[in-house]
Amino acid sequence: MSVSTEDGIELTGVTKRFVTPTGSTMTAIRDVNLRVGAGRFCAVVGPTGCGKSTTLTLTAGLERASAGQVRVFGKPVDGITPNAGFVFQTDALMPWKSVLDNVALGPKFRGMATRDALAEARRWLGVVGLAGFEDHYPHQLSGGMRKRVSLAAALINKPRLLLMDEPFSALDVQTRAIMTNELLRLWEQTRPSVLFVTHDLEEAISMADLVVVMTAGPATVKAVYEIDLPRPRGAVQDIRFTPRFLELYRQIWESLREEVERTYALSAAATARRAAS
Ligand SMILES: Nc1ncnc2c1ncn2[C@@H]1O[C@H](COP(=O)(O)OP(=O)(O)OP(=O)(O)O)[C@@H](O)[C@H]1O
Repeated sequence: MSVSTEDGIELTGVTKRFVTPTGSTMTAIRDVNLRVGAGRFCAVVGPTGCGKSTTLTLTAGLERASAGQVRVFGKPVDGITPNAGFVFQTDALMPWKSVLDNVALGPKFRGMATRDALAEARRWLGVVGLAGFEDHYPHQLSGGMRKRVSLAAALINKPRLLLMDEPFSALDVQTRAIMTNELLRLWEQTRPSVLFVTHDLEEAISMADLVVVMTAGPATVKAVYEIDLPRPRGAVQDIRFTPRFLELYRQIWESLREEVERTYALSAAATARRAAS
């Protein structure tokens, strides 16, 4: 696939500090520089607690950077990023609304007539394989089905930017594989720019154009890997056995492992300090 040079997501020297409950300041991410061209799929991996979600929230405009600049499609992020779809680990469906009404919410909010919004929602439920479940409520669906509804609810708005924070982590292995293939198929049709946070390096490599490895917290970008596996990827389960995939996996895991080990060492040292005091 050709490398897009059009602006998508651009973080320049971004630092985010939070005030902790004890009143001290902690730095979640520091001096993050990252560029994801329009229409590209970028996966972010890094040790637990390093600052991946923070990077996503800053791009979404849910938090403001303490220093540096976040730009999306050439414009500085100032408030909630327009034209963005979000899919998080826990789905944000409204339990009192039917599946159809949940999916129709975005278009209605944007001013589409109710009849048209419902027709469009029905079409999207078909796209994600949930035709026939329109009148169900979220609690009547499996975890995988709810994820499909969340995807439909995000994609119906045809976002130019899709921000996903471990969207499939709560699913069983088989459902996860199906959802991964589904997401790739839909992404290949509409090609939004994607930031996809995951703990699963296999998932990252099999889906993305770029894999960003972040350092132990406070996170900064350690390395960016171009994933030159062919597109369309097809079934991600199969691509994992190709020699190029294994080569990329080995290379990126080497880089990620150092950071994971550093995080464990830092955490063990902090525990020992607490025990000694
Ligand atoms: N609103 C907040 N207030 C204070 N500290 C915060 C806030 N949000 C995040 N943090 C801290 O910032 C650091 C990075 O958190 P973040 O959730 O971005 O990491 P992560 O890499 O996504 O974690 P994980 O892999 O465990 O999901 C953590 O130490 C966290 O406690």
